[in-house]
Amino acid sequence: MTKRVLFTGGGSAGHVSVNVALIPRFKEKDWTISYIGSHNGIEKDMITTQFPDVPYHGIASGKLRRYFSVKNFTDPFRVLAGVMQAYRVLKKEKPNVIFSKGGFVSVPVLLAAKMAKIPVAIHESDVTPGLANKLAIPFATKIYTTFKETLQFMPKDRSTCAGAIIREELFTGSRKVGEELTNLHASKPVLLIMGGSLGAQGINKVVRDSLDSLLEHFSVIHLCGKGNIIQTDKEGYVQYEFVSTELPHLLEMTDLVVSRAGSNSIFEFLALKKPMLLIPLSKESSRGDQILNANAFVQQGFALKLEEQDLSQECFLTTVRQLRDQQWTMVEKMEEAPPSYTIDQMTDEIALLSRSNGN
Ligand SMILES: CC(=O)N[C@H]1[C@@H](OP(=O)(O)OP(=O)(O)OC[C@H]2O[C@@H](n3ccc(=O)[nH]c3=O)[C@H](O)[C@@H]2O)O[C@H](CO)[C@@H](O)[C@@H]1O
Repeated sequence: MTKRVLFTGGGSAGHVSVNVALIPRFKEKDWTISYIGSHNGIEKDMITTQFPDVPYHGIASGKLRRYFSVKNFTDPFRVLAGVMQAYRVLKKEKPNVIFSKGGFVSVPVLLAAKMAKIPVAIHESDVTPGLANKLAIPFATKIYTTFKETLQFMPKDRSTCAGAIIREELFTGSRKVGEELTNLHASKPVLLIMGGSLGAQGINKVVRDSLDSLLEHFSVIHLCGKGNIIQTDKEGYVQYEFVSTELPHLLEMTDLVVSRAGSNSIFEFLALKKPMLLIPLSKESSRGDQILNANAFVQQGFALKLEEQDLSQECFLTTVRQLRDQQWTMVEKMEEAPPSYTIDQMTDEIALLSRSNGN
């Protein structure tokens, strides 16, 4: 009988990309795969377009806010509805094991998994666990982390540092295809700007304010987030809202990166040896996880960091210059970085957790 695995996770691409990395390997091994996400989140688009044959089940999910909102009173009911919907999906799909990448949609799924007695593996990408994963920890059979520093926040007997799980297609980029896509054939080095999967207004603004100076030294590829493209005919400047199959090719032609400090992105840049300037999401707009991610990378010599409140045009351009000067020292440090689990290792670990009698 074929084994069955169910994936969950969503809200932003960072909570989906590990699933996207693992699904193809489970397919190769002939597992039956299904997915639970929200009705309208980015995970729905990513999973249904990349894996049209994987059944996608949308459920209700409340957002776990740290601030006051009227929805804080109605969302617990949505979570409850989500638990019941997820339970019904689990009874239908009968997974032997569940893999959760976190995000608020995963909370009802994990509660339902506990009720249905299905083993669950969760993966935490950031230095400190997100709220959804914090709630999920008591229900997890096994917890995997990207950073080894994260283990201090996790139950010792059930947690392992696996490192970042990176989708294999990112290593298959072609500079030639990248040049054809972007129409950038100049001899200048390429600077890729990535504002996280949802874009970043602060980064978009400073990049555009600094564009003339940047274009003297670089060709610029700007992943600016949905609805953020501006009208311009500046030569050497290419904008995308969000890229999918193009990303490996754009990365292959990239020399340096300016980015938010979302965990998946920065580990992808590390794996591809792209020195980076990180501008983490500030403590005002998040729990500060990206600041910790960025600090860990600066400490290891993989990145420079600029905090959002210091993001003046002058400071930005000076730090980009420093990045260019330190490029090769950073690449050397990156070559010494400890390896992460391969996709095969992670897949085998999840398979080992699976119970034999899905019901
Ligand atoms: C605002 C917010 O909540 N950010 C969090 C979110 O970030 P976010 O969703 O931005 O997550 P990451 O930076 O971790 O991952 C983004 C993923 O999207 C991909 N990508 C990005 C742009 C693009 O055009 N195409 C594309 O495929 C990247 O290659 C990467 O795999 O999850 C991360 C991992 O838990 C956290 O560290 C971040 O703090």
